[in-house]
Amino acid sequence: MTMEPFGARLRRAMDERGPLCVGIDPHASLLLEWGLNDDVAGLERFSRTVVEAMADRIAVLKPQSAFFERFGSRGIAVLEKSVQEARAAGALVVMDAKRGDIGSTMAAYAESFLHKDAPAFSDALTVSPYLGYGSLSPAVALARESGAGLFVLALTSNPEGGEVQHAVRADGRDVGATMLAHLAVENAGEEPLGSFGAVVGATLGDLSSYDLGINGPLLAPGVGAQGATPKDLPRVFGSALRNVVPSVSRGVLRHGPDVSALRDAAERFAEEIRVTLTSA
Ligand SMILES: O=C(O)c1cc(=O)[nH]c(=O)n1[C@@H]1O[C@H](COP(=O)(O)O)[C@@H](O)[C@H]1O
Repeated sequence: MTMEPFGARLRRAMDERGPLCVGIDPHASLLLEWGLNDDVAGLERFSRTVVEAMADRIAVLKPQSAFFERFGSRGIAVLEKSVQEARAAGALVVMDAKRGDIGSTMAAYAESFLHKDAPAFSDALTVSPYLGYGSLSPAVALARESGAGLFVLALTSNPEGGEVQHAVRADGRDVGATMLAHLAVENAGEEPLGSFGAVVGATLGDLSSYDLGINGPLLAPGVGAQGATPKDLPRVFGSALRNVVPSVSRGVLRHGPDVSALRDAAERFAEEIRVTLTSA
């Protein structure tokens, strides 16, 4: 049986749970702050605690693959288990692995995370389009087949991103805007929401010169540790606000390891987002 498309599942999760993504980023420094060792056992405890605290109430969890890969195959086993447990508890999982390669290799990356039988099968995957948007087409095809989604790096939250993403093409459009335009084509006609999202940093200030109306979700990292707040979202996203999934990692995780303190921290962000959305 094919799964309902990611965009529809995400819209429902955002309506029911509120639009918030919490990142699972087991930085070495956070493991130590939580009183854990910077080893596989510490990684496992950290990850399990975040899943236990969040997966039954937060719309999206986003494990950052790098922090698991750091520990080799045993770290990847922890990642797989975390993805499976988070999904079983009702969260949508966006695997933050930022994959991007020539098309035939991209197909293998896509199979690692978007094939329904993959151990780390995730509801969506972050991908880099900077080998050309067309290089992502195997991932787009497999995501469609599996009922999964993609988040394509369009306008990233980091200050260095502009060097590539603001570069102006011969047609006068910049590279970031070009990626958004590709996604709008991908999502055309999809209801209630397309499955092919863009990553657009919450840190970027006024983006009114961009057409963010891609009929797909906009994953907005940068809230919390990178300085953006929920109150910034209307100015950054304008009329696309309803499709924004603000994403926080350290801003929530630094409140651990206590499960209720983690939940309270996430709830404060969720509440601030709710207030911002209703007053926008
Ligand atoms: O794709 C991402 O999630 C991402 C894109 C981006 O433009 N900026 C960005 O910070 N991220 C990720 O979002 C998380 C941000 O973490 P915090 O700064 O701790 O909230 C990290 O896992 C980053 O890799």
